[in-house]
Parts: sequence; structure tokens; C-alpha cells
Amino acid sequence: MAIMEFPKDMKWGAATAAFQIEGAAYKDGKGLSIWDTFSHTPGKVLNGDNGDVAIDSYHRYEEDIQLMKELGIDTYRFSVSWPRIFPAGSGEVNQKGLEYYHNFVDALLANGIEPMCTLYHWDLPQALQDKGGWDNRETVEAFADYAELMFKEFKGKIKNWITINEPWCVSFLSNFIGIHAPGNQDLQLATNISHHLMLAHGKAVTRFREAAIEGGIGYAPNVEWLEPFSNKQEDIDACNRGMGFLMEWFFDPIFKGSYPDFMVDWFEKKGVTLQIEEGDMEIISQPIDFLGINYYTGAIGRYKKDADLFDLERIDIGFEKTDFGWFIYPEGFYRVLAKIKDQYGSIPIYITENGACYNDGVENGRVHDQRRIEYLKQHLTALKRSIDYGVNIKGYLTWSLLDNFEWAEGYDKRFGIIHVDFNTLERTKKDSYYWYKQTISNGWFDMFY
Ligand SMILES: N=NNCCOCCOc1ccc(-c2cn(C[C@@H]3NC[C@@H](O)[C@H]3O)nn2)cc1
Repeated sequence: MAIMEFPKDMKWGAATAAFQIEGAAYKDGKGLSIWDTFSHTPGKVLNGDNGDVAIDSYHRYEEDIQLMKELGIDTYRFSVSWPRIFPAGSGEVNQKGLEYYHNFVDALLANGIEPMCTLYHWDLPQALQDKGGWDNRETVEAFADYAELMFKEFKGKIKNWITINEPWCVSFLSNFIGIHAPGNQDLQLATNISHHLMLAHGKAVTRFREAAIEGGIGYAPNVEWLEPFSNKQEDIDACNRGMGFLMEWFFDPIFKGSYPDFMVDWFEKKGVTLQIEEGDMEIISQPIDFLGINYYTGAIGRYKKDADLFDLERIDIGFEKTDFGWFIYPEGFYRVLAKIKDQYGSIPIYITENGACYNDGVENGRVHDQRRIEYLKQHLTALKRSIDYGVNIKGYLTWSLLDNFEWAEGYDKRFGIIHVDFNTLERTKKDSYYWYKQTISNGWFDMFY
């Protein structure tokens, strides 16, 4: 027996997002989101999958909450569908949307589960996209108004708020690489959007402080670790640029009040300029209460001219991969958390997403996802190492509670500790669910069993 033990006050949880689980895409006054539009656009989502039904959590949340209660989690991270609250993105409020989330949050609280609410998890109201989306500063104001309404509406019920989930995915993956909604491929546009997302975050924090809401607010960037293949400066620099794309670009504005020069210079060489207006950086860089970190993977990187935007090539040195094809790199989890502490200090951190895609199916009522258990053990071990290094970890929330709509991969990629039959919508607890339940109950796990 060799136990890996965690601080008694560390919170344990699980995460999901509205568009990925709710379904009810046209019900009770909800407006269209860009993901409704994108998923119904031929060729955008694998197998032509869409979020019309998803896993029907809109109607099944009471069942799902019982599964959470049995699991023993302290906190559950969910997101609100902005177009369920403001069908047109702003203006008239949909009372049925508010009613749905009140019923949902009340059920969480009644079962002793602390809600952690993400305001923006990618489902922008289509009506705002039709007016330029995040490239339009009016969307920034609309987000601040939506955030303020939610803060006041759920005052006393929701205490932990996340403004923006994975701003890199919202800006660059969705508007430069183009595989997520709305599917643009324009680096200047993506860079404008990245700045407007930071501004939207800052304006929401301002409204949170003005409304004197009890609790805390943060955001949830996604990070990866890129280890240089050699000590050659060109390899080190290429990896720093690749990591800077996700980390410094989205951390420095908030924690340092400016964009990282090495990235600004690189973007300028690519013909891209930042359009910052007077006062923007002061709004963006006001203090936050916690940082959410989403970590899945990393890679070994080396310099290769024009291999990607940063002259960076990710190389395969034989790391095992998940069923998504991502390298399994738990050392990278520790390294990235240590880097955050070294560069940005001891801000409280929640791991708001960590998990793996494994597509194991149901066999005689069970799902033997031992590979997911191993992934979680390896990454929780790396997390404990970061705690021992002094990283201020406040909680760990696995992605995801339930198999769900994995964006451009549709229902082909399963991240849940609970299996969902996407035809019958039947939920089946995986072996990883039972393992996570025991780990939460103990506050530790046996490294060798
Ligand atoms: N970095 N450069 N990449 C170069 C080219 O990448 C091409 C593909 O890129 C990516 C990068 C990242 C992702 C991704 C998915 N999730 C999982 C969701 N997280 C939020 C929650 O909703 C989960 O469903 N997190 N991240 C997908 C594709």
C-alpha cells in the first residue's frame, strides 16, 4: 500500500457545460447559439452530430444530481446557456431560462453540492454573432450585462463564478484554426477576439465587485506543457512561443496588465496588431479571486520553420495517447502548475478541467475504463507534487461527470466517469466513477491498486 494523500480542505468536483449536456435546444424560449448553427452546418461536426438533445440533462438533471450526490463531490461546475437567459443576446430576459437554472441550482444546494458557474462556455447567442460576435465591442457590453444579471439573480446561491472558459479555444481555435464555432480562419480577427474576451472578463469582474456579491470570481484558461526536444535555443524559444499562445497571452493581461512582448513581437511579424483602447488594460487587470486551470495534455516540441504559426513542431517520442489521440503527459501537469506559481504567484487555483477521452463501452452493466483510472492517478500524483511545491491548489474537478457532446468531435469522444448511451440516454457508472468516489471519500488513493 502506498497512498497518495491530498489536503483535507481540498475540494473535489466534476465539470460539464450547457451546450454539451442540456439539449432542449429550442425549448422554453431559448434562443439559438453559434453552436446550434455550427453543429447544423454540414461538415462541421463529426457524423453530423448536434446539440439538439445532447444527453438531455435539461430534463434529467435531478437524476444527474443524485449521481453527483452518491459520488460525494463537494462542488459541481456547470455553465449557463447565455441564449437561454437572453435569447437575442441582450434586451428581453427569458424568465423560463432563469427559472430552469434556479430549479437546478436549488437542487444542487439541497443535495449539499456547491455550484461553480461558468458564464461563457462557448455558446454565444447567434443574434450577437450576426452583429460581429466577439469582434464587436457591443458583445463585450452585452456579456457584462448578462453577467451582472446572473450575479444579482443568483446572489446567495452561487458563490463561485467563472467568466470565460478557455479563451484560447474561443479566439484562436474557433477563429484562426477554425475547427470550432463560428469557424473563421483569420489571425487578426482571432487576436481582436482574444483581447475582447479579456475585456469582457474584466468588465464582468467590475460588475461583480460593484454588486458586492459574496464569493469569488475567476476565469478558466486551458494550458499545455511543451518540453523542448533539446537545449538548443531555437527549440526552447519555439516551445516558449507555443506555450505563450495559451499561457502568457491570456495570463499576462490579467496578472501583469500588459501582453507579453515576445508574443506581441511575433504576432507583429505575422502582420497582426493588437487593437487596445484607452482604459482596456486597467479593466482587464483588476484582481481576481481564483484561477481555473484546464489541463489535458502536452508534447515534446522543437523548432521547425513554418511547421505552425510559431515555427513549432510537436513530435511523437512514444508517449501513450488517449482515444482522442492526445499525448498523456502528467509530468507536464506538474511543470505547468509550477510555472504558473513561479510566474504569477500564489493565486488560489481550482483545476476546473482534467480528464481523458476513452471510449470504453458497457459490458454486462459495467464500463471497465481502467485507462481513465490510470490517467487520473497519474495526474492527481502530479497535482500532489505541485501542492508540495507550494502551488495554491483549492480544488480538483474532473472533466467530465458525464459523456457528452465533445464539440467538433460530436458524440465520438467520451470524457465522462459516467457512460451515457446516446440513443437511450441511459446513464451507467464507469469503474472510474467508483474509483473517484472512493478517492473523494478517503482524501487519498492507493498508488499501486
Ligand atoms: N495548441 N495548438 N494546437 C494546434 C492545433 O490544434 C488542433 C486541435 O486543437 C484543439 C485544442 C484543444 C481542444 C480541447 C478540447 N477540450 C475539451 C473541452 N474543454 C472544455 C470542455 O468543453 C471540453 O469539452 N479542451 N481543449 C480541442 C482541439
